[in-house]
Amino acid sequence: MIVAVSGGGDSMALLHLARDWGQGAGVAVEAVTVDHGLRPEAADEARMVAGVCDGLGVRHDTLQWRRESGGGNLQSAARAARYDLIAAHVGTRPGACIVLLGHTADDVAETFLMRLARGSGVDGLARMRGDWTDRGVRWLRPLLDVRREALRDVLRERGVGWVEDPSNEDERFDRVKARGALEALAPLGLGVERLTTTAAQQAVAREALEHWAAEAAARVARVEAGDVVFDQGALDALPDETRDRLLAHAIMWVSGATYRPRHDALTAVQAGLRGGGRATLGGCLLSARSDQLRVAREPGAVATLTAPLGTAWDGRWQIRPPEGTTGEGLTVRALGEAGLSACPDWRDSGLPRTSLLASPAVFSGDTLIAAPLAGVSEGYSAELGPQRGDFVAALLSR
Ligand SMILES: Nc1ncnc2c1ncn2[C@@H]1O[C@H](COP(=O)(O)OP(=O)(O)OP(=O)(O)O)[C@@H](O)[C@H]1O
Repeated sequence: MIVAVSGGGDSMALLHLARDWGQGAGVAVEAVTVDHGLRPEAADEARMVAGVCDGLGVRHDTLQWRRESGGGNLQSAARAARYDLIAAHVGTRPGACIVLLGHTADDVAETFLMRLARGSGVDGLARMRGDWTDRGVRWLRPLLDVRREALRDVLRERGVGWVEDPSNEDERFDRVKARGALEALAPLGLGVERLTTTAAQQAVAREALEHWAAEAAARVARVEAGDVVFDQGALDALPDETRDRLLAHAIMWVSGATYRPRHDALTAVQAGLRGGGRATLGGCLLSARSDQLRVAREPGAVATLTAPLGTAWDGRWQIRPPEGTTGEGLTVRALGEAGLSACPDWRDSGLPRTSLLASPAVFSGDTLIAAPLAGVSEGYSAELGPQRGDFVAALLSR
């Protein structure tokens, strides 16, 4: 069992509590800190955690993050990298498969208020998960019912210090504003306990909605060459919530996006597609006919994606070369217009032209070698890898 320790009060307390529990239960407890290299003090903080672990007789590792690209949101890139680094580290530690995170009841309540301010529905208001599996690791948040201050008390009693993140006082951050708002709402009886109860109820509601959506998906959707194809009549007959959930899930499942498309964008696209036509959303091309709605990868979104044969293309396609060959030096790209013109029998596939344009194909330089979905297989096969999981099963967040 490995505790993810940032050096803040929550995870430092978790470290001590887990160590005590591990000693009693005979379970080896280790700790890990990610140094994101974003603040000059980060290295010192990691050393501080290492020193505390040393005193406790707990093995500690510091993992270094090197940012590869400069684009996007820095905080979410750092967070995703933290989960990646920790998961990869767990893989190197014999016997370890569980990571503990120090999120508290205060985090749940603050997140609830922040999401409320953004107009979130059931999913966004639901309490964060306490136990889930991702990247081959089981992640646990055992402190979701514990108050931050109670954890500080544990540390004070033991005479242990912790790092106070300076951003915790910075009013520009929504989390700090939410903390202030919670204090102001206390006279109304709207405190951390009440909000965590409501958030827990939303999590139960979300689970039920996911369950019914998965059941509906098995009836109204099928996967065809990586596209999700809905029976339009059956989709329209579903309650709005289930229909939107299925459509949003299809878009995320096909594109690999981690964020759900915005509700108003989803509504606008559906209104625009009534009666037929095409629209793009979230890296997907949605095409409607009277009897079906197809969610496919948008050709433009994958036009410049390249992967060496043998690695996943577009985060989900696995291309296998013919028996006895390695396919070395070959690359996988989207078939595209030029590639498709070299596939005379593509119509026999029964797939729309646009889906084939975005389908994986094997190239040697600019020469098309194989387009398994467009009728030029040459012994190559294209299969969906395990990355996204089964379309229906992936609807369930647990
Ligand atoms: N640099 C780090 N190294 C190791 N663990 C960390 C680090 N930062 C955060 N954690 C772990 O994540 C928990 C939550 O930290 P924090 O609230 O700062 O993260 P977040 O990014 O807001 O949350 P989330 O993990 O939900 O994205 C901490 O209690 C700790 O267990």
